[in-house]
Amino acid sequence: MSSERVSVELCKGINGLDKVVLREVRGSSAEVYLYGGQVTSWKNDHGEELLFVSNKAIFKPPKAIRGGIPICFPQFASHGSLEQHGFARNRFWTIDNDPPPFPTNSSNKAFVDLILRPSEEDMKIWPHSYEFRLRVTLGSGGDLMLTSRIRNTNTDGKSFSFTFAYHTYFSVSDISEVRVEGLETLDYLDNLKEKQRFTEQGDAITFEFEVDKIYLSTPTKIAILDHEKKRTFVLRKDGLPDAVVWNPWDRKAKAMADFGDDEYKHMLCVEAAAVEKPITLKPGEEWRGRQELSAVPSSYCSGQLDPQRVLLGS
Ligand SMILES: O=P(O)(O)OC[C@H]1O[C@H](O)[C@H](O)[C@@H](O)[C@@H]1O
Repeated sequence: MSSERVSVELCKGINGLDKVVLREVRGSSAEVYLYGGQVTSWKNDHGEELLFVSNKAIFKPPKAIRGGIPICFPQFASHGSLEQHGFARNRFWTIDNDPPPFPTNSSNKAFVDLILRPSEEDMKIWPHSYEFRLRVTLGSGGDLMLTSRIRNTNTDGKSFSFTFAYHTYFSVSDISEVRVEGLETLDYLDNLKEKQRFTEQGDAITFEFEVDKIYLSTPTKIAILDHEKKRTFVLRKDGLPDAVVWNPWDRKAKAMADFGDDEYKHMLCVEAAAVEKPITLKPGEEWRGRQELSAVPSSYCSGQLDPQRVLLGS
């Protein structure tokens, strides 16, 4: 699993939990816990952490790890009868040493393949047989790619439906200095207003209070601009039409046992998701959902170089 250019190492993380460390030759890295199949760290080639993980995160089942990139499956949030965000985020995944071939070329990249299959206990709460394969890849420029392949392996002829999200917690310098581009003028469901549907007005999205919105039919590219850090995260996605934006702000932060009171200032969740229209798979069918993250200097895509935006004074 390793070459002279990149490395992939299985080792022990917090509380002795297994984790896989991916390292790219220029120095960027990522960590994936088998618990939850969860990315908990993504560092650039200067060693700077790009994802947020709470100082109070509990690395212990059955609680999901607060931060990184939890996988919400087979249910996003409370959109169904299962526990919040489904169960994939608090199950132990295993390393898949012999995954079916991928169309994308991962040679010279650090990657790991994980797999989740239902246990007998899981079948009692969600009576479906499936194979969930997750590939986490660190690209040569330090980009982080997650590809999920979910296959219906039911032998009783039954289809199943699910909702899904890559619940990414981005690390930001100061939430009041952050804006999100790519979601303007879109429709969204507001989780803070009984999931009612509204249309986003105006320019890029900024943050002054609690936000919990599911943007619908979003573009494949979303940018998160951190002015203070002069850093822009670019999120590219495929197979995931929706995008959830969440910041708990002060009141909800205080109510969460595994989240510091002031930590809401330093994180923002932007989540590539399929929520409004659940994915349905017949036996033998497979779904793919992909998310690619990169972190670039802000001037690169902040919009400042876009003459239209300069004219509008934004
Ligand atoms: O506390 P958790 O179960 O991890 O959920 C954290 C958050 O996840 C999503 O972003 C939802 O839209 C929020 O409503 C929820 O509060």
